[in-house]
Amino acid sequence: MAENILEISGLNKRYGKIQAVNNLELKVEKGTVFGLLGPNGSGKSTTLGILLGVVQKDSGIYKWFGKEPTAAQRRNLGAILESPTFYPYLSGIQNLKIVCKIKEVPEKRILEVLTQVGLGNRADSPFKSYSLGMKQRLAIASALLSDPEVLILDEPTNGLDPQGIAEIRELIINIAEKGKTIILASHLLDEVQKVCTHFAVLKQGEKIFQGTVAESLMGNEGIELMAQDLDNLKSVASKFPAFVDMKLNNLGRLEVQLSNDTPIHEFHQYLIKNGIILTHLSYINKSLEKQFLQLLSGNE
Ligand SMILES: Nc1ncnc2c1ncn2[C@@H]1O[C@H](COP(=O)(O)OP(=O)(O)OP(=O)(O)O)[C@@H](O)[C@H]1O
Repeated sequence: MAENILEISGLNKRYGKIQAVNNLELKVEKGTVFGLLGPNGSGKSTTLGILLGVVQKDSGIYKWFGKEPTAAQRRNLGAILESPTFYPYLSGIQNLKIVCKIKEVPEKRILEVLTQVGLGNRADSPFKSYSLGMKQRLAIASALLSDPEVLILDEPTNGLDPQGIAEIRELIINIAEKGKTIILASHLLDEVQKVCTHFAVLKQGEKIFQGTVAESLMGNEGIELMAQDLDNLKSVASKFPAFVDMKLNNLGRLEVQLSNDTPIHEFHQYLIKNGIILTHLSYINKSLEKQFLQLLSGNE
């Protein structure tokens, strides 16, 4: 059975009238990239703050590595909760030396972590000369200095340009491949879909869904077809017994919906039997976005 790196049970936090975290139950397995997904104000940062011991919970329990939280254990968690502050006139290396002193970790890992985040060749440049993406990568390097088992990131791509976003996402995947567990809060579905293996959806502090990204994307919402004789394809497809609906999409391809659980090969065989030669056939995959919006709207 997979080992749980984090278990949360009945966690609550209230700010005045706002229930920021509402009876939260969550388990995070070792080695996963776990996305905490939810719109602004859904309680992601508060939850991470509690888990890192910087926000006081009202009630409930959480266990890191199967044990009640302790300060020593938190050293095994590398976290970036807010935009990190580094000294602008000091280089990447010099800034990380300061972090090493604060965290009481040896300086020997500095070059290793800078290389890991792709800053090896900019290690001696002043922090102020870094792009936003490089600054965020330095923050990740800083969190990796103590070689923590878990990396916790709150909105890691906020404010970055598309290239910076792609670089950070690739870096997160690389770090996960090296065996670390990553917990990432994001309001971006796209981010969770591209980076995470597992995710939970929060709404007003409450968990309304938890599952794997792969399973959530499984299944299809129809098929996209193209044939040289499109009119004939339309006419034949509409007579298939399990046919439900069809429409032309913006690529000029025919999107066909069949009744649930219809094996696609049966439909394909039927088309061939009726003289249709397809030049294109693909599944229309479920998008996490559609499901996320459905989840959020269905839990008013
Ligand atoms: N220190 C605080 N004092 C009062 N209310 C707070 C405080 N921190 C958070 N809240 C409120 O708690 C709720 C959850 O906020 P939180 O920051 O955890 O959500 P979030 O999902 O991380 O959203 P965002 O991405 O906008 O930070 C919000 O309604 C927020 O206004």
